[in-house]
Amino acid sequence: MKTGQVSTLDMTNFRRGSEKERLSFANELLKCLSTQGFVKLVNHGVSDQAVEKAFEMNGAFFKLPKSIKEKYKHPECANPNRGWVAPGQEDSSAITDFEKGEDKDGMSKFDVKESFDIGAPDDALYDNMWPTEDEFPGFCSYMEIFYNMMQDVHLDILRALELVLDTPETPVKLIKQCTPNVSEMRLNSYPPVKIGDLKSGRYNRISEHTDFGTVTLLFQDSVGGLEIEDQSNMGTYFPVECETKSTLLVNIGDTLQRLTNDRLTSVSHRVTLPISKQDVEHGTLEERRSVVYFAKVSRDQSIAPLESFVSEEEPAKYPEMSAFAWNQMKLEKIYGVC
Ligand SMILES: O=C(O)CCC(=O)C(=O)O
Ligand SMILES: [Fe+2]
Repeated sequence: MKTGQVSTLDMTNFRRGSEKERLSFANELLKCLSTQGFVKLVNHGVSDQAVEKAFEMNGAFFKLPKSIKEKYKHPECANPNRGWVAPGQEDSSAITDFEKGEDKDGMSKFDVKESFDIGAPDDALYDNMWPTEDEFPGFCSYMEIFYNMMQDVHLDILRALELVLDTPETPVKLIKQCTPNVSEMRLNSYPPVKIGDLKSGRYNRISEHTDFGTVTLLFQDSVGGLEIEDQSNMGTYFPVECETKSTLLVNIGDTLQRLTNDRLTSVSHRVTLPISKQDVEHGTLEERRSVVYFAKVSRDQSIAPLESFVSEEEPAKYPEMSAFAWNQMKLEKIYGVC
């Protein structure tokens, strides 16, 4: 397997720097995202303690008795995309290469993963499904705070992108398109799994897929197994590990690919056997956790390519479509239609 690299950028200069420093960060960010589709950020504004607490909440939620988790179960179809997703309930292999026009019906893999999906605290369409305070004290209040911290990072990333993508004639109004906020946050827990099962090809922690939104912000623990598609050698994947739990991994989602008419492209990724275990035949792989923020454009906004990315030489590659319709299409592939 080829081992590629994802660059790390320090956000201090964007958050506190001069105009010149902000511009320099924004240019670097655009360069990394255009070439690799992924970048690691440090000093992004979410403290180590805040991230640690989100991981603690993740651990405690999935340890709740099944009878409690069942009360807040994600429906067996796309909407509302909220609550506890049981192992195997989501079929991420159904969207492998979906954005490249491929349809994988009938080739499902079992995702050895459980998740908990959370929407905006003030979302007008769907309510969150929080366990009661008796069942899990402090969970709802902390996760709402954490959700807002993640949105602040999302907005900073959009501010940086606007700074380098805007022209006076054709401003890129990404932040406006993301208001009101309908981003979704997800706690992922990958239970211990037999190494042989992962090697058999019938099971995965999460199959190859691209995310649907603008960007995805991801914190992962140190177990490993996350791999991304090498943009200079498509079809091959390389592992991405983070130096610390609070290093933030950012990747482009389908929506930004569409809005920028492929100036930025969403990159396929998966979670599988960590590279350190590739030569091991037997035994069990330890559990793994991640905390993910899927930043999204508001539901009624168009995700057709923006004016500034369309020209005679570069005609629009994607049709008119609302952010809601795109999101819905992918969710229905994963969960089924109600
Ligand atoms: O757990 C991870 O590291 C990746 C999760 C992921 O790709 C997703 O939930 O979309
Ligand atoms: Fe993903």
